[in-house]
Amino acid sequence: REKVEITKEQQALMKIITDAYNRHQIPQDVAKKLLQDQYSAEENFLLLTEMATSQVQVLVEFTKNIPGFLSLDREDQIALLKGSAVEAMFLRSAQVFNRKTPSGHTEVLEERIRKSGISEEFITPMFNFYKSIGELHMVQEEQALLTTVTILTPDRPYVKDQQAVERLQETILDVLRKLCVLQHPQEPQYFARLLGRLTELRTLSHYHTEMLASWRMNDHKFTPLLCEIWDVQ
Ligand SMILES: CCOC(=O)c1ccc(NC(=O)c2c3c(nn2-c2ccccc2)CCN(S(=O)(=O)c2cccs2)C3)cc1
Repeated sequence: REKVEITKEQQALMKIITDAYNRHQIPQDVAKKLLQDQYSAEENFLLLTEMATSQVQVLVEFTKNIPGFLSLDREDQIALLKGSAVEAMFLRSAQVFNRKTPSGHTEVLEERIRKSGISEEFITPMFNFYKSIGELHMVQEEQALLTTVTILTPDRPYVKDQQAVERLQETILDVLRKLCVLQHPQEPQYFARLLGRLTELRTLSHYHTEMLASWRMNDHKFTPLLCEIWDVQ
């Protein structure tokens, strides 16, 4: 079996990205609100809007810490952020959902999200995705690197210098591949399974676009930042 070794530079790269990823979590008060008292569908929706908005702000801060990201063409930086915002949020959501919250909280969280006015056809694939991510039992470095790989997807709409993005993504993929081999030695296919989730993530983001359209019909309001990043209203 080939000897897999993470180099010093790759170790440093992984630490920068993981620290940046862990620096931001859902503000505790917001997460607690999501777990407390009875809320109406309207209030649940507003909570999710608040959380999703803070997640976008966190995403922008996080990408600044991806080595090489700020050296990309500025318009390409925006294109990558807009193209990956929904996927990054659902990856982050899956991690929040699967975090070992005190027992019973996951069910309450699931209940709140189900009662936030999101149509059933979207709820099912969303929770299937959360559960499929949970089954992977990713370590935090894998979560941070997988989110980075998602952000550095070269074929997002309007990206001009795809090669430059590809070079950055390949650097991250190489570290992630080695980490998977080292963290899951009994599962040689683990890395492939991880990348397979990115395909599931793309499908989910297509559902999301449809979902936004259905909300607009029911006159649901989003924050200016969400409208900007999701190209709505
Ligand atoms: C500061 C760092 O922020 C985080 O870490 C963070 C993590 C997860 C989330 N997630 C969510 O906001 C969220 C959403 C959904 N579920 N869900 C969720 C929350 C917790 C656990 C599991 C899932 C469905 C609908 N969308 S939506 O964007 O389409 C939307 C619908 C209506 C208005 S906005 C949002 C936010 C921040």
